[in-house]
Amino acid sequence: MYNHTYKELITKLQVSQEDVDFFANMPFARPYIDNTSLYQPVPFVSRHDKGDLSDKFFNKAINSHDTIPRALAFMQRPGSLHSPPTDENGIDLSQGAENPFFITFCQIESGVNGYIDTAHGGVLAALFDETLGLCAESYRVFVSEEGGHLLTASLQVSYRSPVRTPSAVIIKTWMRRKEGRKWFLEAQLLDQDGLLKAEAKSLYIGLKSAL
Ligand SMILES: CCCCCCCCCCCC(=O)SCCNC(=O)CCNC(=O)[C@H](O)C(C)(C)COP(=O)(O)OP(=O)(O)OC[C@H]1O[C@@H](n2cnc3c(N)ncnc32)[C@H](O)[C@@H]1OP(=O)(O)O
Repeated sequence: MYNHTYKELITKLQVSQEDVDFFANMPFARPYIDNTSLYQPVPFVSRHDKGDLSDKFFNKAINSHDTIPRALAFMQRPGSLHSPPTDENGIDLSQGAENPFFITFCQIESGVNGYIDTAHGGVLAALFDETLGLCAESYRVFVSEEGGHLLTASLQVSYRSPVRTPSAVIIKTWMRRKEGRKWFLEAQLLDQDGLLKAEAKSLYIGLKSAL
């Protein structure tokens, strides 16, 4: 699967200052980059080359000047919300589109087009799968502190409006609920003006044993 754990990677890898500076110039991203923000930048681990054959789609195929040249991820700072309401599995029920646990900004260029000046829906689905997966992994490692690996069992995407290229988008992801090995998450993708472009629901399943 991977030669490293998610915790090792997110601790060791660096957030690109160039990516921070790039999005800091955009009004819709600036509140999250502000030092007083409830969010902290974290490495988008799948964008990094780990010297093996993992994550090639995200760190190579769609990591170029004409595909997705910039991506910047944020996680809620631990303890940023005191005693949030939780369900019987300890899942923070205050999470949602207004309070997402994990956020990603992406600059999307014409190299991912389907129709003219429009991002291909499959690329958006891949972005949802990856960012929802990172949200689940981050929640697993930093909040619920469980071991194991999560795999996508299902992903349902609703496309609400075309995503134009080039453009910058925000993908908000959050935990909805957890039932044993089943992790249910949700996401929204919005443009710089806050218009909803696509939504997703996903199910990740914790493996019984490592691959
Ligand atoms: C280090 C850096 C990392 C950081 C990187 C993190 C980001 C990664 C994001 C990308 C991840 C991917 O794309 S992964 C690649 C795409 N996905 C895959 O290749 C997965 C292929 N599928 C599988 O391997 C398998 O089906 C699994 C592991 C998902 C589930 O198999 P299993 O473990 O045997 O589980 P199983 O007993 O069948 O089912 C357990 C429970 O889940 C339910 N269930 C199973 N599948 C489904 C389903 N599709 N839709 C609804 N429900 C389902 C069952 O009904 C059951 O419910 P109940 O009876 O218990 O109620």
